[in-house]
Amino acid sequence: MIRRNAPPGTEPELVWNPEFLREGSAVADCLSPDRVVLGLHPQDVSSEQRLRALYGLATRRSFFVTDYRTAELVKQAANAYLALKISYINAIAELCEQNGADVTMVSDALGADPRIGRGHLDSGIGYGGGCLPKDVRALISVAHEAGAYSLAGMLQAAQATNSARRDHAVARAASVLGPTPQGPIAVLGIAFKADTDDLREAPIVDVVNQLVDLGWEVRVYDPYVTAQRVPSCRAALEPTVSAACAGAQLVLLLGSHRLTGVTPEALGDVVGARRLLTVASRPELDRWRAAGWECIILGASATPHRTDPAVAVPAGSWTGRLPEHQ
Ligand SMILES: NC(=O)c1ccc[n+]([C@@H]2O[C@H](COP(=O)([O-])OP(=O)(O)OC[C@H]3O[C@@H](n4cnc5c(N)ncnc54)[C@H](O)[C@@H]3O)[C@@H](O)[C@H]2O)c1
Ligand SMILES: O=c1ccn([C@@H]2O[C@H](COP(=O)(O)OP(=O)(O)O[C@H]3O[C@H](CO)[C@@H](O)[C@H](O)[C@H]3O)[C@@H](O)[C@H]2O)c(=O)[nH]1
Repeated sequence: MIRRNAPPGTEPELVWNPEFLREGSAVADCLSPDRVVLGLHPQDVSSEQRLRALYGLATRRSFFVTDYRTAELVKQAANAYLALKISYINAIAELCEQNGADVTMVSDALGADPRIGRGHLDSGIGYGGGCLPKDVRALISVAHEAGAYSLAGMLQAAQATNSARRDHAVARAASVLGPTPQGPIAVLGIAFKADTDDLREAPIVDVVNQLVDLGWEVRVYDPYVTAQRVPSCRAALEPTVSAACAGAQLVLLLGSHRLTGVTPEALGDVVGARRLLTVASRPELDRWRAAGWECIILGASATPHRTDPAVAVPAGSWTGRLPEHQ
């Protein structure tokens, strides 16, 4: 297709240059990539020099120059590895919830080992978005076609863990509220992660839909999603946190979304019950507890762990941000 559409007399060269940028930090990731991967045709001698010049990183960054197939596999393997890492910590979170260990402490201590690294070790309700789920599916399919069944099996296990997290969040909410739907549930943040309005394969949307199917009235607020209705979401979106939380019997804060300007104290005055279901990776829960909230945490021990002073959020400056996003 590229050849067909090229201006007459020119011979296009195809270079495979996967991107590793993340939504929410796309510009910084683009301008300062960890590595640049180029998949080239074996006879292509000039593209590498031109791309090195384009990136302006000829000597400062890792350049990996390879064939098309390997370049694409680097991209898929990177996203699949991130999905495996998230699923691994979520599987550990499942164990923590059973035996009383603290998954956040496990993440922090594991992540202090440079061979493991702290990135993508926040337990929660699983990965979503336009990239990780799709690339995991793609690699499973490629692995099956190639007969690489170990890889396919490993990734299928991660998929199963990932969807189980959503079901688990719904089950915990139902166990807190009892079987008969009564007052409304407020859900704060539904985009697939903080600092974006992207709802593609957003895990929290799935949780919302399951709760609606169980008969609960669910009210949603997201600081970035301003539409009143989102086709994939069976609950209406409210324009403010207060509107979503008015009379709520349970507040769900299942991602790392920023709720700047909101305090647990002020929110406590509008809800029907000061009850929060959240993920272990939010550092500011002491603040909620101090404001009289019962905090039910997916994957954490019932006893709150000692807060590291380096990550403690001083009273009055609560932003709902994770340290890595500050
Ligand atoms: N979103 C990210 O952060 C990110 C980061 C790195 C790489 N990528 C990769 O970039 C690619 C695009 O991602 P995105 O997030 O921009 O997705 P997107 O869905 O926002 O954009 C894809 C675009 O391609 C168009 N399109 C789809 N099928 C087409 C077809 N057959 N012919 C012509 N146009 C078609 C769609 O209409 C849409 O405009 C994906 O392969 C993704 O893995 C995305
Ligand atoms: O510790 C973590 C980190 C992330 N997530 C979730 O994982 C998903 C993906 O997060 P992230 O990787 O930050 O988002 P993306 O913007 O989708 O970026 C991924 O997908 C891009 C598109 O392929 C790649 O370029 C990036 O390198 C890769 O990180 C989101 O639902 C997050 O909430 C967790 O549950 N725990």
